[in-house]
Amino acid sequence: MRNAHSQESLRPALIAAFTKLAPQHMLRNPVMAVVWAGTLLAAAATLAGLAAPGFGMAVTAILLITVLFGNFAEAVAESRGRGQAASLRRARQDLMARRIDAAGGEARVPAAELRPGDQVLVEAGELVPADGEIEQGLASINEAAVTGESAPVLREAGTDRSGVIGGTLVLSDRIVVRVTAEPGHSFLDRMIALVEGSSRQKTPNEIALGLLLMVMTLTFAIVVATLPFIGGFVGVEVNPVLLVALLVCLIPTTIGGLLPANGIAGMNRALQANVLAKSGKAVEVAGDIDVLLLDKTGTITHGDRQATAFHALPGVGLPQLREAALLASLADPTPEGKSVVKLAGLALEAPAGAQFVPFSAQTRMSGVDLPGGRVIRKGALAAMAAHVRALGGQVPVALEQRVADIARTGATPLVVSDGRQLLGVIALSDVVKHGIRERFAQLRAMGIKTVMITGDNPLTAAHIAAEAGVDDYIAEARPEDKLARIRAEQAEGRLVAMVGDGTNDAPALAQADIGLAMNSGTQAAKEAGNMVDLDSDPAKLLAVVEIGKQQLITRGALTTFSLANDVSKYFAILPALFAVAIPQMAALNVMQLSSPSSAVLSALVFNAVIIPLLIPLALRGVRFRAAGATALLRRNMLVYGLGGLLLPFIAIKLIDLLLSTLFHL
Ligand SMILES: Nc1ncnc2c1ncn2[C@@H]1O[C@H](COP(=O)(O)OP(=O)(O)OP(=O)(O)O)[C@@H](O)[C@H]1O
Ligand SMILES: [K+]
Ligand SMILES: [Mg+2]
Repeated sequence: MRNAHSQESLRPALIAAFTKLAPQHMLRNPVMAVVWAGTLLAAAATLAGLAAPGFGMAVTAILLITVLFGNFAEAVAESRGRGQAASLRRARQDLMARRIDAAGGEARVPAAELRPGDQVLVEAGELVPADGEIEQGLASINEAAVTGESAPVLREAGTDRSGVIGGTLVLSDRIVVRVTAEPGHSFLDRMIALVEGSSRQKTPNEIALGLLLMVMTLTFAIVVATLPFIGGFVGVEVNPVLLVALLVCLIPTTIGGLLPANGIAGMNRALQANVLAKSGKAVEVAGDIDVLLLDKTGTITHGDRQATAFHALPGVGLPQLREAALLASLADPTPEGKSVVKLAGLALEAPAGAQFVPFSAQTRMSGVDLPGGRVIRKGALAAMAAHVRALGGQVPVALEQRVADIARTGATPLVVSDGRQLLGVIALSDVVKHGIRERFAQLRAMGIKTVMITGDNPLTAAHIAAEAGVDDYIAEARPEDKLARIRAEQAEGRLVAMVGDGTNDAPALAQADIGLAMNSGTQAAKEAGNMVDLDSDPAKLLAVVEIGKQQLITRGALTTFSLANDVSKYFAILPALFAVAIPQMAALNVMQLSSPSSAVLSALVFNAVIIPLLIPLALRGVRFRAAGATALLRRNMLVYGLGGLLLPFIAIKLIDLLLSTLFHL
């Protein structure tokens, strides 16, 4: 999307600004609804001759423009999303699929007819017809159509990188994909609906602020409504058009007009970072994250663990270890298993009747049962020790030492057994991702604690944790341990993010406040999380946190600014209200505006034009630096609070000068 994203023309947004004047739309935004009602009231009062015609018409026009500006801001934000949605959609139009039928034959069907569970064949040069998971084979795939990134990625059956997206191009080889999404309900379809706003829900933070703005608006409405009575006591008749003008200046129209645009922009910014968020709430929660949990393999490291050496125990021949390791790996589809086969370098077929035992994160072992009762296993030391002891074997001290030596280098030791005899260790090497240390340092600067949680042994974990620079680590963790750790952090009131790609990460991804699944990951992981990173980059969480923080900070800045400049407008307009009847009010006329009508009109003009002027800020967000929340808050209060107080004085004075010279007000 980064590349496909184009600058939309503003015409549709201008038209939408008018269609959004419909009452059912306006009522969703109480602040602007009051301005809209004020417009009609001012028009009626002018027609009824309650105000000077020229002045009344001018006020009415400026109020209408204020409402239109608010609508325009929202429409611009929506049109940006629509542009992105359109480029996503283009990627998945009119695809044909090669569906495999029960008899093993193949039929060409439109992709729209595919159902979950269908198997499709995709070969080099063809587009993947639907979201799914590779069942057989491996392929390099160009995902540029959805991610904007044209470097090919490798996807493979039986790994944590088996997920494929509809609309992406297979560059090499041939894969069988099991379709996982109903037509029109793929993750991207849901995302398109979200960015188009059709299913956008306000975030809790947005709802709370909206409520506050409504209460303020109501309070000011009551205050302004009582003014005629107070005026009555002192013998001043207050013009209804002036009252409407005063009310509109007092209520928080700037933030009221920009809040919807700001809300939509948050989701769109996430999408621009190639992150599909299932809700705007998820994006904002990301801004408050305290703890980040990451798995090790494939997240902190490249995840392509390769067997690099066999270490036979004293009294065991190297060929014996190599043969057992190979037999235990012949049917192991994981990168680890395949690399063992490669390293063994033996031409050996699996004997007839062999029963393969696949690897699971629960057992931390894999292997084979051969006819005649021969049981060969490979796996983590703790699991293998328990396995061998259960068969009546023993765990030699030399093994533990060898395992520790390998682990201390950051490699993963896989222990191999044949029956109840332990033969030796395979060393699996993995590489920590480049630049990940700097990313963790940045997260720390934002006050986020990083915890690596891995199924690997404590020594390997400690080494990788130190190399990657995480704050804490948990080793020998099973999926339920990941879940338990998240629950424990949450019970202490912390907001937890989790990054993962495997099916065994799914429960944790679902439990975490932010579950960021890798797009390359399994469908289960992607379904469980509330965000998917199209680039499959675990460090992307950093960008997500930034977007979330920026979203909250921008909203705060706009609110501060809006409230501050309402105070200033009040001082511009109040003297005008009473100037004629109570000459002493002139003392309040600090701004020395040329006339009461010019003062009112200048304040209203400023009140209106500030909305479109701030649209870029509402959409792009205030500049963000990695710093503690308090420092940022203090800085923003100063810039947007003080700025919000001072700017109107200068701007209104200038507008007043302009109006008085042009129209001799
Ligand atoms: N194919 C395999 N066959 C046998 N044992 C394996 C295999 N793959 C991994 N193991 C062992 O199981 C342990 C746990 O693996 P698992 O994939 O759950 O965790 P991990 O990949 O090390 O950590 P992470 O949770 O960070 O991905 C590994 O540390 C290794 O000792
Ligand atoms: K206002
Ligand atoms: Mg793993």
